[in-house]
Amino acid sequence: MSKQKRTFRDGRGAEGTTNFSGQHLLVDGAAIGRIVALAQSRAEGDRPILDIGAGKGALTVPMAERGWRVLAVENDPAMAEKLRAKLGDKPNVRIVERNALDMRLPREPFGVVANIPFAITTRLFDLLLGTPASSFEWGVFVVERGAAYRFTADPVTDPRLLGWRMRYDLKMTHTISRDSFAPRPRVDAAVLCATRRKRPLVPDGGAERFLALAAHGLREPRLPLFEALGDVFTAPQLKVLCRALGGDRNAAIGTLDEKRWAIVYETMCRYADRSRWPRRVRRK
Ligand SMILES: C[S@@+](CC[C@H](N)C(=O)[O-])C[C@H]1O[C@@H](n2cnc3c(N)ncnc32)[C@H](O)[C@@H]1O
Repeated sequence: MSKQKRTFRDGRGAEGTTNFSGQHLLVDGAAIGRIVALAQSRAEGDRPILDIGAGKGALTVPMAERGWRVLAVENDPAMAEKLRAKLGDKPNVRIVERNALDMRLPREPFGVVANIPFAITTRLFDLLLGTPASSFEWGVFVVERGAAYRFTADPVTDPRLLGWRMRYDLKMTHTISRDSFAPRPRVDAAVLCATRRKRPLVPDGGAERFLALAAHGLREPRLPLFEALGDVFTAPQLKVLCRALGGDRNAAIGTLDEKRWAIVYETMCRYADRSRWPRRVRRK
């Protein structure tokens, strides 16, 4: 079997061969410094910080040197071995050799600083930001630039994204050129910061119900409000809702921001008959 084929099948993505598991390592000291500085202002006391997809430790090492409690998650045994060798026996770092999507997240509040494999971005965000029970507090993420734009776009018309943003504030701080990585990815990257809102715009207990409402309402984002939600609210209830939203009933539902969606949700819980609440969406 050729080296390339072997790499593809065993998932190692070793240097110099096909890179299918997103092993684009950060090699630009200035870019790394800027990410760690963003984390510095968020790191609190002894709270754990996860480096998801730690690779050879471009981010884990400087964080470890600052004395932060780091959980370095890496599913490639070869990478994890290199990281172990580099770190020696630093008591403030634990290397977790496993798939980040299957791992048990800390119960205590935690942060994430990570240059994540682009291929798992959405699933990882869903795990961290989309799970109501998650103790995830803040994150500084290197993601594909396109994903950073999508995740921070206003207004938001993707129900899953909207669900994350009801609980977390998402901001893109800067872009990173593809030249800052080795091997070079096909696209540029960006840094996205996530911060848990002091108060979620929808209570955690209502997250699934909200997701069902958002998925239903946004099935066609160009629909006027009264039409998109016409089967959830009665005509008089829609009047109350439109007044609360301070807008016109013909406005496209896709133009609502997070605060207005919170009003839609509250109004549904308060006035709409339960039999008309959209059914919960099954999680993938
Ligand atoms: C983009 S690289 C970042 C490496 C390092 N943090 C850096 O910035 O140089 C992503 C890393 O995540 C690892 N990885 C890919 N999928 C993973 C998964 N599901 N769970 C944990 N690690 C994963 C890859 O092996 C790779 O080392």
